[in-house]
Amino acid sequence: MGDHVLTLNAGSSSIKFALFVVDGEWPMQIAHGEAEGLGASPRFHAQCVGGERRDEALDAADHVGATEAIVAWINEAFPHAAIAAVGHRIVHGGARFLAPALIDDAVLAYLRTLIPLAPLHQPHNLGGVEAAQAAFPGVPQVACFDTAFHRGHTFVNDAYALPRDYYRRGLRRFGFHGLSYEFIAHRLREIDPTAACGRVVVAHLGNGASLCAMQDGRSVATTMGFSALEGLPMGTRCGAIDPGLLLYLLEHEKMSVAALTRLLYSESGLLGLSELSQDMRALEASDSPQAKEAIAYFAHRVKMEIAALAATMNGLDALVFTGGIGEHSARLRAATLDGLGWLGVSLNAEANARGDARISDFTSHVPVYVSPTDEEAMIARHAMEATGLARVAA
Ligand SMILES: Nc1ncnc2c1ncn2[C@@H]1O[C@H](COP(=O)(O)OP(=O)(O)O)[C@@H](O)[C@H]1O
Ligand SMILES: CC(=O)OP(=O)(O)O
Ligand SMILES: [Mg+2]
Repeated sequence: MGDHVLTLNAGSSSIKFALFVVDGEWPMQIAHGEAEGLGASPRFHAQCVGGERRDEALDAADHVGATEAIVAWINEAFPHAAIAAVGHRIVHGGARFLAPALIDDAVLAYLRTLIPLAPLHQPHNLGGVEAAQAAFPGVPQVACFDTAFHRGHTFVNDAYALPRDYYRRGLRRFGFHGLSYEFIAHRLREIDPTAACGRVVVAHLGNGASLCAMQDGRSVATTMGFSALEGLPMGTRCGAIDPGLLLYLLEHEKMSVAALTRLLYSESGLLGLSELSQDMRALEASDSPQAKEAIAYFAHRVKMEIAALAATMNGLDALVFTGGIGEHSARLRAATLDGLGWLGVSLNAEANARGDARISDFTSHVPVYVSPTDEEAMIARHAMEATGLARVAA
């Protein structure tokens, strides 16, 4: 039996991967990389722990070609690695999956029915599964869901105020970024065990962005809903919007469903507001008033939702920033927390500018942390557990 676990995390234009050796409770990462810019100018990056970074143009037209390139690199860099399981980030598990699952034809068929609910992610996630099945015949493939961590919410946090039958049919809030939140829940137990048992808001601010309210390490509410469009504005997604506006566009401007989908998923958010870029680094480097306004808008919405989630839990014991923006943008963190003193949050400007692990000052009732997330480690751990590798290692 092999003792390596490969993880694949496929996004709309990229596939992140990591290779782990089974080693006790948490797997040990020995390499990671990414095929990015798929569909435009594909590039391939990969690095073994402590080794040289490979960075080159990638001759692959799509996600399948990119997965083949990833497998070829692994075979070249680790000719003796025996892959015992492949773990996949699958963004939508629907109402059926409360936990990671071994993938078979029936599971795959169900997950395909969820493609319309996550069109930017789900087709690529499932494409990654098919490519990995072809590359590693007979090796167990494990689906690890973004939605699973949020199952078990109360009715008021799960339902839309539609006739109840819609809820019964599964038209409800699901929430996403669960693998990231689950990792942060584990991490917080090490950073601040007292807060980890309390009421915590975690801000996963990346290209996709959401917040999670956690009590005793479990999700009790989140800003994303039925699809990964709800809640905060994102790189190219609009976030919460008046459904009346959508009806107006469909009915009076005769916008097609395809054009509306493109508008909401790909042309809005930071990109739409700034008329410049979806990338926070580009916005921060720009003097354009629209770029500044897009940043201010994003911070404003994050701040509003932090307060809303704190209200859901009747208070707040800690706040954690993660994701590319949450981890790296001191400016965004400061703008978000500005004025939240009434909630017991007080920022230490120097610690924030340095990007310290704790950025609140000592008078702050609510500690504020910055932590990298690691969806890949969470996927690998789930893959180990689902295939019995974790018990072998223990
Ligand atoms: N140093 C930085 N300062 C500001 N923003 C950053 C920095 N590094 C990364 N980001 C932003 O993080 C976002 C990507 O986050 P990430 O979590 O990597 O995205 P994804 O959802 O694709 O995994 C981009 O908007 C990027 O500009
Ligand atoms: C669900 C989601 O938005 O994921 P990502 O942040 O990877 O786009
Ligand atoms: Mg992400």
